[in-house]
Amino acid sequence: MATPLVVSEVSKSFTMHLRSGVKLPVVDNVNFSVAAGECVVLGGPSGVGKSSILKMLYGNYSVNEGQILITHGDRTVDIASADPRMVLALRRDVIGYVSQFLRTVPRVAAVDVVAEPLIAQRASQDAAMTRARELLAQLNLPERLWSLPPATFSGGEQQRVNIARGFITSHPVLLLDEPTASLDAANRAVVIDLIRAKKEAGVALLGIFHDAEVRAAVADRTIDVSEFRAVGEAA
Ligand SMILES: Nc1ncnc2c1ncn2[C@@H]1O[C@H](COP(=O)(O)OP(=O)(O)OP(=O)(O)O)[C@@H](O)[C@H]1O
Repeated sequence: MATPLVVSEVSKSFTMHLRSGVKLPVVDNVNFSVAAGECVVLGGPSGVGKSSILKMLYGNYSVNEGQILITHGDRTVDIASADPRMVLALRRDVIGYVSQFLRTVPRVAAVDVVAEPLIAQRASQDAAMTRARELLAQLNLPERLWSLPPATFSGGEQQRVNIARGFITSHPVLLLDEPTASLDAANRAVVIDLIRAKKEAGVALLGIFHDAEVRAAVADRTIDVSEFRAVGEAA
């Protein structure tokens, strides 16, 4: 079976266009891969580039050099050079992402926010809604909130909607950017169970977890992103 995610010789710097084009090098020569059923954690000090790596992998940030190879059915696609339509197809079918904060859409009920990625994969409305309710119940979101838009929910409630939305599909690659940051101990334990179930299902997981307990419970391996620290002068 092909490795679901291979990152090869990736470099990234930000160009500050409003600061006379000053370049801020972030990471250089990033190399790693994530196997099916493995949970790899990105570690290292604040500002070293952990979130930037996840954002490049999801196609949110451009890549200056290198390749990010994703297995898509019987093909391998380089998301670093893929066109926007391919990036959207990869997000629908292959690569999921739980961001730190939920991006709320006005007037859309929490249960619909959660069901949406499954419906985008052409699951039936009924099956998607049933699975969305199961996940919201597992994550202890009070049932009275399910039909309300999450914009006014607490930070932890919004994050649980976000997690349910990220975990509802069977994406072969799942990126997690501090999914437990706003959760209490009981809900952190639920997320650990959800991550373990994904590993058993053969999903390749890559995450950032500041909570040492969660990290210890799910990580097969930690990559210290300081290894890829870019050295360079601001130009
Ligand atoms: N969109 C952006 N434009 C300019 N600089 C950015 C941008 N995103 C990130 N950076 C810079 O890149 C560096 C790495 O940031 P990043 O958020 O990837 O670090 P991190 O390791 O995830 O940090 P933390 O653990 O604090 O979340 C930082 O110096 C940050 O200021």
